[in-house]
Amino acid sequence: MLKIQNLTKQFGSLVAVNNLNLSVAKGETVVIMGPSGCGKSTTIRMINRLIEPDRGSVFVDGVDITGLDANTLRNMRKRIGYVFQHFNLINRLSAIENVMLGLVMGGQSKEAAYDKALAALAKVGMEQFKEHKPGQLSGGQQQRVGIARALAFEPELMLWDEPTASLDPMLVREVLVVMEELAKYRAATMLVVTHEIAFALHVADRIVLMEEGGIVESGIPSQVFVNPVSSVGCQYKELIEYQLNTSARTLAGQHVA
Ligand SMILES: Nc1ncnc2c1ncn2[C@@H]1O[C@H](COP(=O)(O)OP(=O)(O)OP(=O)(O)O)[C@@H](O)[C@H]1O
Repeated sequence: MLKIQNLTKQFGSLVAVNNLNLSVAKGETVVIMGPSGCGKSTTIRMINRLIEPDRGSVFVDGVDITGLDANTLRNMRKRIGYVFQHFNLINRLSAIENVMLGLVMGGQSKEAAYDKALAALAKVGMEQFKEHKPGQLSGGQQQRVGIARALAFEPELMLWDEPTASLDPMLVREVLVVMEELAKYRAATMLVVTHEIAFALHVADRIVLMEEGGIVESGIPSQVFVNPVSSVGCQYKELIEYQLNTSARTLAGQHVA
């Protein structure tokens, strides 16, 4: 479904992404993790050319999107859903109007767009809030509208760029539950950048660890987090062990020094 070859991006003298290669099979959920600044967002943004790569190719279903003209790219982007960290909803529009907007701009009738938008809002449990403006919704609800906006196009590939990073911790779960459902039913091929370790452990088919613009490790969660081979993988393993130990000690009623 997705094949990235030798993808490279430099900002001035900083090489943000360096000769990156990655393949994602149809229906697979791949989670990209790594320390802040290692190039995760730059990678995911190059996949639909929100950032233009300096070098390399991005094949979506065999078509190299780096070579496409603006019109063909626009059509290809309809097959790629993108969920941002910041929801980017339009405040003066209702939830359903936000979801409909891209469909109508893409040439669909208002009636068809309304039906698709309503179905997409239902998938994320937000149909009863369809007339609410973003300002009347919690962050988690706004992000679910953002997910519905991507789902309305029935994308074959969904890119998630830290979708829970702007959310209050209490609201993260509701978004992760929606993502987990989508992954479970293999509704789309999913490439997810996130710092949510529990989600990665539980939902990812494969975890890709990045450091300094490159992939340092890739494998199923139990392999990467239990028997890591990279220093980044070892750091995640230690973090998971620390969290488990701290939780266990706290539950056992011991004071955590
Ligand atoms: N437009 C830009 N101009 C200059 N430098 C940039 C730009 N975008 C990203 N960078 C730099 O490129 C590197 C990779 O950034 P990127 O956002 O891809 O990292 P990340 O792994 O997603 O980090 P985080 O987890 O903190 O979001 C960082 O050093 C960042 O400062």
